[in-house]
Amino acid sequence: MALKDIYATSLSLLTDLYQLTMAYGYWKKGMAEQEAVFHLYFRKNPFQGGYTIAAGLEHAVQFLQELHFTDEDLAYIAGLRGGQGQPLFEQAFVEYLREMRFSCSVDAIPEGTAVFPGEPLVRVRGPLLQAQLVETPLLTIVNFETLIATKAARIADAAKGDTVIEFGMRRAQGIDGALSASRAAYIGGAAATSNLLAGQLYDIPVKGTHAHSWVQAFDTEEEAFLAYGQAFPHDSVFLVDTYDTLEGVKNAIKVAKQLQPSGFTFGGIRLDSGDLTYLSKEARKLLDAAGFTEANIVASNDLDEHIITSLKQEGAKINVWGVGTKMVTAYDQPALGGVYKLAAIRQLDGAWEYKVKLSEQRAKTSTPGMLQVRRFRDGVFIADMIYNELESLPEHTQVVDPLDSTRRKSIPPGTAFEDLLLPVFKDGTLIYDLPDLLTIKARTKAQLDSLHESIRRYLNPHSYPAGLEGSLHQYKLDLILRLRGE
Ligand SMILES: Nc1ncnc2c1ncn2[C@@H]1O[C@H](COP(=O)(O)OP(=O)(O)OP(=O)(O)O)[C@@H](O)[C@H]1O
Ligand SMILES: O=P(O)(O)OC[C@H]1O[C@H](OP(=O)(O)OP(=O)(O)O)[C@H](O)[C@@H]1O
Ligand SMILES: O=C(O)c1cccnc1
Repeated sequence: MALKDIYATSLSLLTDLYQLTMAYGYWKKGMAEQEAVFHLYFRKNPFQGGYTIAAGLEHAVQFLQELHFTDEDLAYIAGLRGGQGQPLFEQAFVEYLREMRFSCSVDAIPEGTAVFPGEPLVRVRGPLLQAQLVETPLLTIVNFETLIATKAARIADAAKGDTVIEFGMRRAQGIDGALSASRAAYIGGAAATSNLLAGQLYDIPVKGTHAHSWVQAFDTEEEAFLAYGQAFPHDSVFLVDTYDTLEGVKNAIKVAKQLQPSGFTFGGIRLDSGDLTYLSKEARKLLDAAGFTEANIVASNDLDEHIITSLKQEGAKINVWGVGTKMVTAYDQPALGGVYKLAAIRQLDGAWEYKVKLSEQRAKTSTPGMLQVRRFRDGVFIADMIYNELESLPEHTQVVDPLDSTRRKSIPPGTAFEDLLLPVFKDGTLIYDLPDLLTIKARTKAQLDSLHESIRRYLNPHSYPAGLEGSLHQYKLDLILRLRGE
């Protein structure tokens, strides 16, 4: 199997054992085909931020399309042993799995959409066994890609329109960690990646400079720049900090001037250590004085949104940002806590029974129903309302903060809105036209432009009003009280 096909192959065993033991249990109980609704959502924006950028849907779709158990998978499952060395599963169940094809209906929020705590990013409706089975892989895909897209959006926002290049592969969490991070980073706002395989697979522009080893391999820095400039006469960027940064800038200028008569165009320099504000200001002066006013100053070295913001405030003359480790590993928050919860089950008489998972922590109590998210806008986004599609909406639209029901927002009649979850699979058939990556990237940008800047700031961002539709809030409250016997 080529790595590039990883999501488009059978990954049915890419799940937790307990999904399969529950599947077996449902099958034995005759509940396998009972219709159920699950939601994938997170409870808190990452990075103590005010928003999250949804990503991962394309890989989730590829995964679901290929969901079937191969002969090899089934042989492995049949060989699993439980207590006293007995087969864990009956052969008849293995045969059931052999025939199983994904037949759920899936609705999801498109990649590149700004999303908020409690909102279902993905909704799966279909046979209980299948809808449960896909919990873990859907979370694996959506949690990581959403996390990285969000981190990249924050970093690109800090760069304020400057080019951001993702340099993270060497520090990524393994091979797919690198690949899917490159794609998510591009969605979030990186303009290019250094990762060639991501470039090939996802059609992301690839860019780069050279390493310190290039300079070390020559007797002098000047010879190194000259050789690189001769090999790449257009837009070469020289890494100037191998020995002495400002001497490096002078050597870069000297070589650029030397090569100019042969048609060389100077891309600029890269700074990778030291005080990036001071060095970039000095480098800019030297470059400008030599007439290279268009030469870029690229900076790298453990950058993130906070350092970039600080460098900009200090007046650094950097216009291209190479960001690796902290972007692709989501360094300050290594996981998005997305969860996947059962919200409704259809009874034999056809009626839906709503389900919640209770928790001592209010924030961890799930929301029942078949949920949709309605986003109201008045120029900028003003509120998101999570509502139950299976019930009719009251005339008066109210959004209730699920953590503090005294906080309510009334939406005036006639306010423009859109429903965010779109149909992706209908009874197992893909009906969604997957947008290309550029479209997704543009969506991220447009979404961020529609968020008030108080929601985008890094320190104590304003909390965007994303809550429950009034009658759903009341229903949930009543259900909780009933389950607690109050
Ligand atoms: N003017 C500045 N203001 C704020 N942060 C800066 C400034 N200049 C550099 N930084 C950041 O400070 C950190 C400096 O780290 P460190 O001391 O390890 O770098 P260095 O010693 O200059 O380089 P290296 O160890 O990589 O050779 C980096 O994250 C860098 O991006
Ligand atoms: O700092 P990041 O955001 O991860 O960006 C990628 C880093 O990778 C390269 O150097 P590497 O870290 O391999 O070596 P260095 O620290 O000696 O420069 C490059 O010079 C960047 O510093
Ligand atoms: O091209 C670069 O400059 C580069 C690529 C990967 C990591 N650091 C820098």
